Amino acid sequence: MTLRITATTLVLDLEGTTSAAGFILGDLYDYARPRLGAWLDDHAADPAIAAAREQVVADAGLSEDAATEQIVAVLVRWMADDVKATPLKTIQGQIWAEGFARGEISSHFFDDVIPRLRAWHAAGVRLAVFSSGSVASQVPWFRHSPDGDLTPLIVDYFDTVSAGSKKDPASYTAIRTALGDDAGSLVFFTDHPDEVSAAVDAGWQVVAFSRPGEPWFEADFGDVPVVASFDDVEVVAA
Ligand SMILES: CSCCC(=O)C(=O)COP(=O)(O)O
Ligand SMILES: [Mg+2]
Repeated sequence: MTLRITATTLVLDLEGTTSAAGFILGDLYDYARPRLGAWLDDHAADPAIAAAREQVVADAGLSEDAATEQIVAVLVRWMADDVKATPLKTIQGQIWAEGFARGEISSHFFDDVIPRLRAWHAAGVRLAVFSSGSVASQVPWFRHSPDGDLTPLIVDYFDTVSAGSKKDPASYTAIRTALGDDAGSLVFFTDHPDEVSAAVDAGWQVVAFSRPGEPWFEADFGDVPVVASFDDVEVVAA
């Protein structure tokens, strides 16, 4: 049975919802991993990279004069565990943005996603993104899709720097304020149970995605509707 949702704006999680975790943890992580050290050294004067480096040092309990190899070892460990640490996402995001611009990587979307995004956009539903991946990587992710440039479909992008943790209800309130919507007219699509809870606590509508093969398949999503595909949902513009 199709789930019918009325919303002004649909906010999208990426990994596990629009896109396969295996692709991100495979192709994208494989692209970033060997480039981490050189990126840190070559962009040491970039305030975002300097701040990310400091944060890694603090979070991992390294000494302030830690060598680049020590920082990289922490980042690689976090990547192996898919830790959604903001400094890791900042560094990865810059590396991926360059990879997308050079045509060396492109994005992945499940087959059911892009046709639905196009249809809902055409029907007047606003589309936005809230992902742990940095905005610097979200934009080229949508620009370099297998079905062409999807950025004209997206009104805004949010990450853990601009909005805050995806597990904190306050982040959803910050996004609601930025989008200028009522909480109840927003819907969040996500695969992560903690993100479901946080968005529900902020008063949002939520649809949980339980896709076979994804990390949170058949997790406990509480009382929200659970689907396996965008084809299971009809979003109607409020
Ligand atoms: C924009 S592509 C990279 C996405 C990424 O790094 C990530 O961690 C996605 O996690 P989420 O489930 O928050 O979309
Ligand atoms: Mg996700």
